[in-house]
Amino acid sequence: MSEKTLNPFEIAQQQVKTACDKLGTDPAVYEILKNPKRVLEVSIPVKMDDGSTKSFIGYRSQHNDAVGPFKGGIRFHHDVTRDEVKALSTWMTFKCGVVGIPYGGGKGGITVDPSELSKGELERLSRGFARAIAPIIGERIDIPAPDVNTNGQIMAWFVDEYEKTTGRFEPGVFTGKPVNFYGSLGRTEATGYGVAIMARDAAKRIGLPLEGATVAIQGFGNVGSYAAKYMVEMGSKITAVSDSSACIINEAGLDVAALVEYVNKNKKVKGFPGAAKEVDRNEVLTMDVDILMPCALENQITSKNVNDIKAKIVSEGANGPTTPEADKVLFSKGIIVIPDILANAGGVTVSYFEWVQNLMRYTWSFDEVQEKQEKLMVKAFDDIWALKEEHSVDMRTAAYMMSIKRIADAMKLRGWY
Ligand SMILES: NC(=O)C1=CN([C@@H]2O[C@H](COP(=O)(O)OP(=O)(O)OC[C@H]3O[C@@H](n4cnc5c(N)ncnc54)[C@H](OP(=O)(O)O)[C@@H]3O)[C@@H](O)[C@H]2O)C=CC1
Ligand SMILES: O=C(O)CCC(=O)C(=O)O
Repeated sequence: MSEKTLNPFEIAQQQVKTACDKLGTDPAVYEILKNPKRVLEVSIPVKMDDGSTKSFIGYRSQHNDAVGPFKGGIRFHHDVTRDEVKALSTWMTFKCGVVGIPYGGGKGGITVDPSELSKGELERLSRGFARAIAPIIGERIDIPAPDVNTNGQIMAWFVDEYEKTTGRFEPGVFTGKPVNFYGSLGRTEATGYGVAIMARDAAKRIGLPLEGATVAIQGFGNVGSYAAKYMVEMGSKITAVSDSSACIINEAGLDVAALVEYVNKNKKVKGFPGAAKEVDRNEVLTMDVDILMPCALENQITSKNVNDIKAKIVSEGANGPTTPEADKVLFSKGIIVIPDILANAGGVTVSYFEWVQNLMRYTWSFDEVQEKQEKLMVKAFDDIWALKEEHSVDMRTAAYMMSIKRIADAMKLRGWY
């Protein structure tokens, strides 16, 4: 595949194929895993505030459910495509396999720029999407969650609309809900926390002290902002942060709490008074830092900029931020890439805990949740590190190898091949 297309679904297929070949799996395994089991495309008509009706296209892709119900977020973004959602659902299957939670992969999205909608329009769109996908989801079938530009409020609307549509009380059908509406303590922080602790463990392996280590973060939404918070708690300095407006820099370390407050109010990092300098948003990736955390979108580290990456560790908060061509270069330069399916698995891990709490009608404390998350992720990190050493492969290939084995075993036992 040429990097020219940068089609995330072709990239996901290539990653799965590489690991299947390395493991020497039965050809049936790749044959089953190369495509999602089902993709639903829906058109959602929404009454706009000006009285007109506009319809939006949405998708839910269900990749594989050999291990358990489909699981994965819903993205609201103007660049959402069918292939992007298919790729994201594929990555979810392997992510759940990496941390060993009893789910398969799913993902959804709507092609929309939510910043152009009023609150009422956003609610009507969210409810319309929940009605449209209701026939194929369920607490024990497919459990969506938040992703880019979706949040706890949207999950609450989804649950309410789903319950009205089906006539069933079923709060566990979505995760990432507000804590006072069947959500779990620790879910909001979970993905960023995981990205940070995976960077911590990689730093330990290569003898990089976290105290004073410099960090650049692309994307300052849910994942990027919590990754920043936890890196600061571990003694590191966040010297560069970007979003779609700009990249802000302060070599002495940005004040993360003040930046969070600023972004909550102004919706962007541009203009943050605590920055010493502002540059083009893409420069964040090539900063001279110890640790780089891409926490925005796919296809950010490519053959075009990979030779300029200076970080020693890349902890992938985003899904699919590195292309396979760039991966090869990073590996040859000895840069440790903690792959998305491990680094950002904290989100789905705590979604799993939320779902378990919903099914039990019981709640755990914040510390209990974080402790359980850390235990699962650290074990996955250690197992993948050992596999990477044994097979002399990068961490991504090792993570896929470990995960594919689990999924292939379940498919075999089910008699799918
Ligand atoms: N939320 C979760 O639990 C999980 C999320 N992920 C992945 O993490 C990534 C981020 O998700 P999340 O934090 O939830 O999403 P949010 O919507 O909360 O934040 C996305 C951030 O990315 C920024 N961004 C968008 N485009 C660019 C760009 N071209 N350059 C720099 N920054 C950009 C946005 O800036 P702006 O607002 O200016 O557009 C925003 O700061 C996604 O890849 C998602 O799939 C993975 C696992 C779980
Ligand atoms: O919390 C979840 O279920 C899924 C989160 C997600 O979409 C992801 O990990 O990419």
